[in-house]
Amino acid sequence: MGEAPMFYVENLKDRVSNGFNLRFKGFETSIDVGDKTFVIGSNNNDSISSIEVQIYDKSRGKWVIPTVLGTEPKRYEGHSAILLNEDRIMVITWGSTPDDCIWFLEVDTEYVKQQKKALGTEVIAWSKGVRGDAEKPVVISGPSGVGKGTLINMLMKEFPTMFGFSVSHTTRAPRSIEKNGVHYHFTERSIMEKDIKDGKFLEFASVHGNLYGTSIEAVEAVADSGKRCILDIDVQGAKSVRASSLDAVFIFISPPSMAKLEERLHLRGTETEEQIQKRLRNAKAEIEQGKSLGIFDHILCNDHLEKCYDNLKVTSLSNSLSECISSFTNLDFDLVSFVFIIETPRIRRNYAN
Ligand SMILES: Nc1nc2c(ncn2[C@@H]2O[C@H](COP(=O)(O)OP(=O)(O)O)[C@@H](O)[C@H]2O)c(=O)[nH]1
Ligand SMILES: Nc1ncnc2c1ncn2[C@@H]1O[C@H](COP(=O)(O)OP(=O)(O)O)[C@@H](O)[C@H]1O
Repeated sequence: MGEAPMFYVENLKDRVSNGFNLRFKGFETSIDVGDKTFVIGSNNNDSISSIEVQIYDKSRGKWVIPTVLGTEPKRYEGHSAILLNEDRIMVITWGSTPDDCIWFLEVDTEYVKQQKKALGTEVIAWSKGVRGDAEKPVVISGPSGVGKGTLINMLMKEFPTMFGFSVSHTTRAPRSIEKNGVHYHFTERSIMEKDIKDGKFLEFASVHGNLYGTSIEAVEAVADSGKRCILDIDVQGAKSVRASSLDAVFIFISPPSMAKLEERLHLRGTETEEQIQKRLRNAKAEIEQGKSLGIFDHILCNDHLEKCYDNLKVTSLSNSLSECISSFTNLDFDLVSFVFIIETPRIRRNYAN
């Protein structure tokens, strides 16, 4: 099994003549990205310590302490680090469990660039790597009443250890059978708007007069459990996710006819007549967009439920781990030990747009 090379910071210390004292007392590595050097180290004297990052800006000859986003590795005894794709550093921590030893430090990704702009500081973002066969998230969209929830429930029931549902936030009122934290996180509009402003949401949209959104935490909770994330989001949300760096499978569920859709909404009986009519009006635009925008990898007609479910299984289970692994093939060290590691899926809305 190969191990990632260790980079020592001693040379950097020698190079620095402005008298800045590196705060690290334990392990240190340094990695150059453009005109910046990222020094990753432990920040106290304990044998098991937490991680800290300082940046040396070579063009300005200055040290910077960045704003840290995401969950950082907590307790570890040392680490190795290697640059991937010129925009993120893979950190392998020592003395951690196999499930907790791979971390990604984003230093120059689109997300980090946006956050730098928004916050006006240097920014780094941590995310945890996932071991195992977690694969691409599955985004499922379609008009209200088409059967998305029914199909997702079937998938989760048949494959409980494989799929995990991304629990969205919404400002709409709960239906009688819906549980807070299970079907949705039901929330106040003002709170959700503030959380969106604070960058806690990967995507959000106004649907049928209410606000809906996927929080970063919801997706990372599924990824951290080693499961494949299923997102039930509208076409606008799917468009945002498609424009992000998240590599997902996009599936649109269409009804056999508008009459059947209306019948299903009436039979479900969870909305008033007025709400049903609003959903049907919106459905027309959604179906048109779903079929024409080129967002979706698969469009499945939910006429006969079992048949549609079989098609859903084929489309959502077919993408293989090898596609995910291919992104690591540009590494110049022994890949064998990393073939079952993929990055925590993060999806982020491009706030600049
Ligand atoms: N963009 C976005 N849409 C969501 C999210 N959660 C749910 N939706 C969509 O909001 C719409 C309304 O959902 P809901 O109120 O549960 O009604 P239903 O579709 O009739 O079951 C559906 O199209 C969902 O796919 C989310 O987090 N983001
Ligand atoms: N293929 C189907 N044939 C008939 N009824 C269906 C089919 N798929 C789903 N339904 C029913 O249609 C209603 C709406 O389904 P639901 O899963 O709540 O839709 P969505 O989540 O897309 O709003 C439910 O009462 C469900 O039992």
